[in-house]
Amino acid sequence: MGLTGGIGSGKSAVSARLAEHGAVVVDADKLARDVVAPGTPGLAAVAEAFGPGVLLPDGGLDRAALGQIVFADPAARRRLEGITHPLIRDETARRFAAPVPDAIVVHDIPLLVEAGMGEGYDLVVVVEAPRQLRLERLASRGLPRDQAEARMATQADDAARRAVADVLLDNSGDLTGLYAQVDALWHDLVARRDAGPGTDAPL
Ligand SMILES: CC(C)(COP(=O)(O)OP(=O)(O)OC[C@H]1O[C@@H](n2cnc3c(N)ncnc32)[C@H](O)[C@@H]1O)[C@@H](O)C(=O)NCCC(=O)NCCS
Ligand SMILES: Nc1ncnc2c1ncn2[C@@H]1O[C@H](COP(=O)(O)OP(=O)(O)OP(=O)(O)O)[C@@H](O)[C@H]1O
Repeated sequence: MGLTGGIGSGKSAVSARLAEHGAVVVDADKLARDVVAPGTPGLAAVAEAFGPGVLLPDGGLDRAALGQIVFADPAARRRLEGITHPLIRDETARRFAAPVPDAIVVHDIPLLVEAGMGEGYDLVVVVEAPRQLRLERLASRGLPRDQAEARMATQADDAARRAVADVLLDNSGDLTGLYAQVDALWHDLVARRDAGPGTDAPL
């Protein structure tokens, strides 16, 4: 299953709840961090492309500095994605090559729609919340409004995400309301799995 949504929509909250139920979560944001961890070829390639200004004194990646650059400059963002996306794809394939019997695997991918990956999943789940609420939630997570808006401007809009969605989760209320929808989704995912391959169990 593919899970996506705009920045601050609540993907992490949804995938954490699904993981509590027993889903195997493949988190693209986490993989994106792992491929540029200290000592990796990914970090070396990013430093080569963007210069020493994107490194912290300890040699690790200065994510805030790199974020300021790439979300203000589409060419720089494409250059970064040109380095990280193939590494993320390879790392996903390496870690999740062996299928786990009966596992329900959730691919949490912020850029699923932007990358045209909607066709690659048996089911696409999109989590949505109003823009203003997302900005407020991101601010309380420490991401300034102007930076959150800059990221939103580079991402697909709600209409484009809805166009590929099989299931929409509404995160305009509290977490209890979100979890109730996720729990119902989990129930359906289990039913689909238990119906076996080839059967298109209704959701
Ligand atoms: C620019 C970086 C260093 C900023 O790091 P930071 O810790 O501030 O943000 P983090 O990685 O936690 O991402 C938070 C959110 O930003 C948004 N975002 C991240 N990268 C992108 C991007 N290339 N395009 C649009 N939105 C993005 C997503 O909604 C994501 O969930 C980092 O986002 C990055 O390396 N991005 C390139 C890799 C990538 O495309 N990741 C997205 C998942 S594949
Ligand atoms: N229903 C909710 N009520 C209150 N706060 C929420 C709710 N859903 C999510 N949040 C908070 O809003 C912030 C954004 O949510 P979350 O991190 O799950 O979004 P995300 O889609 O994973 O964002 P990103 O694109 O940055 O990875 C988090 O701090 C989260 O705790």
